[in-house]
Amino acid sequence: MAISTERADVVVVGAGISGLVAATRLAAAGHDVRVLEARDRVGGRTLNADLGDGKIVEVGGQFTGPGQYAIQRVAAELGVSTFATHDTGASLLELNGRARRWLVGRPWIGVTPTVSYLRAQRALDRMARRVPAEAPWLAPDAARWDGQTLGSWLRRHVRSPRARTLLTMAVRAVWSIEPDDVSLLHILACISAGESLRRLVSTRAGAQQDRFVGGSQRIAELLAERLPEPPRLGHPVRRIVQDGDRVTVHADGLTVSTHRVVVTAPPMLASRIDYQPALPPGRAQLLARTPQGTTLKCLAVYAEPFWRRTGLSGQVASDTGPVGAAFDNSPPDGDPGILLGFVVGGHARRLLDLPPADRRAAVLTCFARWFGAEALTPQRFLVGSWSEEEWTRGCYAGYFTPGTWTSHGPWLRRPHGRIHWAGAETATRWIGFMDGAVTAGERAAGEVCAALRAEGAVSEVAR
Ligand SMILES: Cc1cc2nc3c(=O)[nH]c(=O)nc-3n(C[C@H](O)[C@H](O)[C@H](O)COP(=O)(O)OP(=O)(O)OC[C@H]3O[C@@H](n4cnc5c(N)ncnc54)[C@H](O)[C@@H]3O)c2cc1C
Repeated sequence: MAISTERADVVVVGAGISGLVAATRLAAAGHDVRVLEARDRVGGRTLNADLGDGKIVEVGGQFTGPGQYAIQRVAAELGVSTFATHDTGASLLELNGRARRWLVGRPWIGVTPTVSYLRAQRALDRMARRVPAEAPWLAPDAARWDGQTLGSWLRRHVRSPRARTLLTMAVRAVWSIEPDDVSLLHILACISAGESLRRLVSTRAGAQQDRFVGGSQRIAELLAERLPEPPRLGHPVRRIVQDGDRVTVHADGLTVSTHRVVVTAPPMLASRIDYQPALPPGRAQLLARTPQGTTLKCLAVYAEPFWRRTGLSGQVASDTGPVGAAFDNSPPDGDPGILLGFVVGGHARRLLDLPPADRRAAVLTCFARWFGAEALTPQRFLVGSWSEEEWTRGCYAGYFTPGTWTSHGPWLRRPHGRIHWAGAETATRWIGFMDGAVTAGERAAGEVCAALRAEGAVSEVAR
């Protein structure tokens, strides 16, 4: 492939929400910015699937809710409004293959288990209030909490097996991981950054309350349209070489010489770039110890939302699986009817071993168990299998294994020479969410502007 060479003030690696927010802020400050994106589209972990007739459905990140001021501010600036997630009717709670109607937010699983669940939720929220989300390693009990998994804490402190099951289901739904995968301190940092566990798991008054009209990828597309230089698509960055006062970014088919770089790829992918000089051991180990969750986001499209006829909301929480959480994901006018099933954590790892036809059958069997045989014959069936996406490799986000925050946390946002770090995983509010992607992009853009000002670097535009 022929390699062309360009010059720019700043290179942003990745055209997800974080990279595009960083780039628009840098461009607004007068800097000449190049965004290099591996995929042939913008949006990263946000993706709209076109259903025809002007209708779309979201295959990646989609929900927003109270307290997510940054993504809602950016969306409003771009003219993207929100609408309420369908939340009318009874929801289902399925335990051990038995589904019953329940009031979401009131975990009625018997008196003792309910009390036990609520006590554990309150205890986690109380502990989270002592964790500064911008520096979890400074929490008074950081070493103790980072030295155990959430799973070991649940076994020690939640006596009721049913309550533990419900908490495990919540962890799978919110982080797409199993409680034994993750540091307790990481979960507390995420709760602290997301206000409370109740807020994280809830639809009404919670993180799943609203969706973006036209889909969340629209936000990325509109940000990209605002850039003076459109993102360069299909240019994966392979190597970043710092040499004196310049940095050379080597992508497939394109090399850019620049002053500063912002890397927004999730940790697993940021670790695959070859950095010269090499990353300091602390930063390299941080990246190596940050795996990503496992989710298959499955969407079944029907002529109408038939489950509403029998008074069901379409929302389900299940320990039986493989779908662990379901939603009515129809457009605002309910046409077509769309069921969304999240296959997450261990269930997702097992489903990934099956061929596509078996995955589809397993998911539709869940829908039929809950909503009747009509669910077996959708007009369309779509799957976002994010662990199989070369340029994502798992979702919703990177998470920290035990010991990582306390050993390597301070490296998370510390620049490596002229390289700055953004992406939803580096956020201090709503870690791993679209909201976090925005604030991380803005923070990195601020760092770069300050550095360029301090150096008195002359814009390439001005030359
Ligand atoms: C199925 C799913 C459901 C989710 N649900 C929600 C939700 O309901 N609400 C919510 O707020 N969040 C949700 N999220 C998370 C949310 O989508 C992400 O936090 C957010 O979109 C991350 O944005 P980002 O810019 O930080 O990273 P990304 O979107 O991952 O962008 C990084 C970009 O870098 C590119 N890239 C990677 N490596 C290279 C390289 N070497 N060279 C060039 N480019 C590279 C990638 O292609 C990508 O475009 C969900 C995510 C998924 C996948």
